[in-house]
Parts: sequence; C-alpha cells; structure tokens
Amino acid sequence: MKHRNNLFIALEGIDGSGKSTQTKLLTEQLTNQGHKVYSTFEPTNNQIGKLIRDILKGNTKADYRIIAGLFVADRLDHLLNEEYGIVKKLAEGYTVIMDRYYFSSYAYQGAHMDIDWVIQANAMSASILRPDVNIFIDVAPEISMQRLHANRDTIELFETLDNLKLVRSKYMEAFEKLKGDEYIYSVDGNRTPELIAGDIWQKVASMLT
Ligand SMILES: Nc1ncnc2c1ncn2[C@@H]1O[C@H](COP(=O)(O)OP(=O)(O)O)[C@@H](O)[C@H]1O
Ligand SMILES: Cc1cn([C@H]2C[C@H](O)[C@@H](COP(=O)(O)OP(=O)(O)O)O2)c(=O)[nH]c1=O
Repeated sequence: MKHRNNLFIALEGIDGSGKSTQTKLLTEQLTNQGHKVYSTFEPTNNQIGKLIRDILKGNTKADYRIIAGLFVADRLDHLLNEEYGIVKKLAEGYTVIMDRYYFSSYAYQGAHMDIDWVIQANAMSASILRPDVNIFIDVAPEISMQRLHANRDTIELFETLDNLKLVRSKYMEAFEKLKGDEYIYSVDGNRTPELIAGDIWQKVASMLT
C-alpha cells in the first residue's frame, strides 16, 4: 500500500449508497487535517457529462453502447483537461476524491453488455490513473431505494430495485476480476453516516504519510 501525502480516492456504490454524503464528510476530515482537497464526481458537469445526464433523465435517447462510450470520453476529459483535469490537480498536491470512477462503468454498463468489453474500453483511463483506493460503500439495494424515494423527486434511468441488485452483483464481479490490479476497500453502508465515515477515515488515514 502506498503512503503518500496526497491520495487519489474513488468512492463507489449503487445509487443512494451515500457516496455524496461520504465525499462531503471525508473532504471535511481531510481539510481539518490540513490537506488540500479537490472533490469531484462523474458523470461530470462538463459538456459530455451534461449530455450523459440528459440521456439518464430520459430526455435524449441513446443506445447503451453509445452511453458506455460517452462515459469513457467524459472520464478522459475529467482526467486530462488542462484546466480542471485530475492529473493536474494531483500534480498540484491535492488529494482528489472522486464520487464514481471507472468501476461505475464496469458495474452499470456491465449490467447491459459484456463487462470485459467495458473494462477494455476504460483501459486508457486505468493506465493514466488508478485510484490509490476504491472505497465501495456496500448498501442493500432495498435500503438505497428507500433512501432515494424518501429524498428525491425524480428517479433516473438506472434507479429501479432490480437494476440496483444487478448493478451490485456486477460491482462484485468486477472486484473479483480486478482484485490483482486494484485496491478495493469495502465498507458496510447500512449504518449511520458517522459510523461509515469513521471506517473510511481510518482507512484513508492509514494510507497517508
Ligand atoms: N448512512 C446513511 N443512512 C441513512 N441515510 C443516508 C445515509 N447516507 C446518506 N443518506 C441519505 O440518503 C440519500 C442518498 O445519499 P447520497 O449521499 O446522495 O447517496 P449517493 O451519492 O450514493 O447517491 C440522501 O438523502 C442522504 O441524506
Ligand atoms: C460514472 C458512471 C455513472 N453511471 C450512472 C450511475 C448513476 O445511476 C448515474 C448518475 O450518477 P450519480 O449522479 O452519481 O447518481 P447517484 O448520486 O444517484 O449515485 O450515472 C453509469 O452508468 N456509469 C458510469 O460510468
């Protein structure tokens, strides 16, 4: 395991698993400890990410293979953009927290097509930047659906119980396939935000110099 002053951390999980909540708590914790933090998310709010969100809302129709390709393109821009790219942010000494990265594609696009194809399609991103740790917030699909319905007006394309169950199983399949290449830390997300944040902080702190 790497011990560094600034890390590249990816948070993963099904919809409603608490990634945004934990990104916020981890950002606060790291900032309090004096780290420079850049927290960001995929799909992005940039041009390709906006097109993806439009498709997810059902406003624009696109074949699932095109959606997979758009996520690849959005991710490469997110890494390489000269203004806001993550490669640049890491070089500037920021710890980068990503709310979703390529494991989201393996799980969500892998639910609709050959997972090995999705992994291949993302090989360039993986060769540019692998997270120091992929943190998987593991929540029962039934619980995350309850959270989404309690807190949201709109439910997106992938947010049905059957799909969340399928996506969770695809995360597991991808973790198993890539366990030799990737560092994966799974945390029980069926608890209070504070308990989950405590486990995540312990893990991250143990990786920092
Ligand atoms: N551990 C938790 N227990 C109960 N509710 C939670 C927990 N974590 C987040 N929530 C709530 O569930 C909803 C989804 O959480 P969010 O952090 O937005 O998840 P994600 O980013 O993974 O979709 C939000 O309304 C949030 O306040
Ligand atoms: C990054 C990524 C997200 N997605 C999907 C997962 C989500 O359903 C949707 C939007 O992501 P997000 O805004 O993170 O939703 P949530 O906060 O509910 O988790 O995009 C993919 O299908 N593939 C990807 O590579």
